[in-house]
Amino acid sequence: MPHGTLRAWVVGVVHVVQHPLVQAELTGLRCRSCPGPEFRQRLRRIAALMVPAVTADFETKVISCETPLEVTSGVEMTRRVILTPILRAGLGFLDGFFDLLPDAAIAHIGLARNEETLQPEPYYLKTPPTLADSEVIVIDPMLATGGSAVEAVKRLVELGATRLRYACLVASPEGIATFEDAWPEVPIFTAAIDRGLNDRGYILPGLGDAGDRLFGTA
Ligand SMILES: O=P(O)(O)OC[C@H]1O[C@H](OP(=O)(O)OP(=O)(O)O)[C@H](O)[C@@H]1O
Ligand SMILES: O=c1cc[nH]c(=O)[nH]1
Ligand SMILES: [Mg+2]
Repeated sequence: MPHGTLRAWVVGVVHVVQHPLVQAELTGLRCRSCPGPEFRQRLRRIAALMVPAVTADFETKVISCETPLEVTSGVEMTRRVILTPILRAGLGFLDGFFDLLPDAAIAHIGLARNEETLQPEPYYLKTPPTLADSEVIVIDPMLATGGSAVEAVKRLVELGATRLRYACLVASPEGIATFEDAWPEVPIFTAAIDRGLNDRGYILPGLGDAGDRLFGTA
């Protein structure tokens, strides 16, 4: 899948998945008239379309394979994958990743952004025991101030994760800068880099509150 690589203005690298199918789905999903069921389906399709870019450099090993006719060789993934949705909105990204990575284990991280301080408040954490040996992909549609993403990676690193990447749908320049400042070695994959944040920490033009649109809580 073709995707652009945009050098960020701080330290690391941000991969922007520019595939036309992703961009068209994203446009439909941004619209305020997009109803909940369609929003969820579009988000799921975008997530699946992003998987090849997010996993493009995963290590494989050569294995033997017996077809009905003869023995040949092929490959399998070297490491297990752990998908880590940041609750709640990260759940909207999970099924699309799961569709293409069905053997992945799941780590759940519950973080709710305080509407006044914009700081993430942790409320849940459950991870598989294999964090240290796995490819860990943190998923969340929205990278706004960056606080939630920074906190999620911090928790996972404290628990032993060493191979991490972060995938979102829409990122703000402020969120990218904050994340790269904290975790310069963790690559970011996104479908869009939007203009910036408003005074309530919402991404502009963005898509509104992803959790509320996914789960009908507005
Ligand atoms: O980059 P930040 O400024 O931290 O904001 C981004 C976070 O805000 C949203 O979640 P929210 O806290 O609203 O929780 P929800 O998914 O339950 O709605 C979103 O899904 C991110 O997790
Ligand atoms: O624009 C934003 C910012 C944070 N969380 C969202 O769901 N949307
Ligand atoms: Mg929300």
